[in-house]
Amino acid sequence: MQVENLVKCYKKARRNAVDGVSFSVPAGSLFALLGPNGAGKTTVISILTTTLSPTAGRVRIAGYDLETQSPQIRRNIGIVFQKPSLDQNLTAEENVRLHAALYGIYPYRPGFRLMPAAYRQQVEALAELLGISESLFKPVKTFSGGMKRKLEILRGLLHRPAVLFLDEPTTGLDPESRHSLWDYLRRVRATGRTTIFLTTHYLEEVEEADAVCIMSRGKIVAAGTPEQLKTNLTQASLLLDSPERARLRQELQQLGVPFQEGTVFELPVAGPQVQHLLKRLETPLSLVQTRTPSLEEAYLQIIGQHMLENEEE
Ligand SMILES: Nc1ncnc2c1ncn2[C@@H]1O[C@H](COP(=O)(O)OP(=O)(O)OP(=O)(O)O)[C@@H](O)[C@H]1O
Repeated sequence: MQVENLVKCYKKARRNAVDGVSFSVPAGSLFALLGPNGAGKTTVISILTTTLSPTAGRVRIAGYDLETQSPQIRRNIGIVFQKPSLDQNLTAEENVRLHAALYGIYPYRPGFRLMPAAYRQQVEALAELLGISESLFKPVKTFSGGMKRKLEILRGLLHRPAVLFLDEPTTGLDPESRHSLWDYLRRVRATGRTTIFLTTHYLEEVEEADAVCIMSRGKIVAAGTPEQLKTNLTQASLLLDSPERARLRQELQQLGVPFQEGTVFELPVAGPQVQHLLKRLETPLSLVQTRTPSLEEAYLQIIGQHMLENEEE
């Protein structure tokens, strides 16, 4: 997927909701779009899934051009949006069957057993993959939030899309359901070589993404692997403490090592420098801990900086 200079200006809006966004997503990868409320994530995903037309820019998905080949793109993508769209009174399988018929994937038959073998096999395999086999013939209204989300993902995968779009797929799920949904998404990706494009507010979820783009006010303010974002934008540090704090403070000052003193001493020291420093310190220590910043800290730093710059403008 390639996105070049994407712009969206809503009618009567003062500024562009999406303001010149470019990125590319290699086939089979897990790509996460992050950003605070109103950053433009839903607008981007709506354009990529052909439900909203862009003001400007070029987009290619699964080899097709968005401007001239949107029907082909629609056939090659699966979408799971924030708002659930399942019929509560039907069983899980009936929901899937109706969807399959509606989108012309399989002809409709009034019973699972009457459906083509290919449909039955595919639904059973996907239900297995997503861990909802046992509930396939139960009414959706008896499902938990996590199971409903999995069913929507199953439905979105039925036509074997090249790209699966997930708009905040874990919002409203408890930590356990979120965790299990991620396990299943990983399996989906490994089994079908499906590209997964998702938006989320949960930073800890994207640590394993192949690439992350952070948006703020319609622009991409940082991009890279989670590792790159962390190392480029935040620094690992060393935490120290001592029963003799005054002595430690004095010793660090004498050695010329910068530090911040709070509940513990925090020093911008990492890697081989840690041992080097520890060897030189004579003050007895009660705490020695290295700290690697999380992606969440990197994110908050990036967003905070961007907001500040905008206020200055
Ligand atoms: N239909 C619309 N008409 C006018 N402005 C809109 C419309 N939809 C969104 N916007 C504006 O566009 C900007 C981006 O909104 P968008 O919903 O894409 O952000 P988001 O990153 O998805 O936010 P959230 O995390 O809250 O879902 C916001 O300033 C929003 O107010």
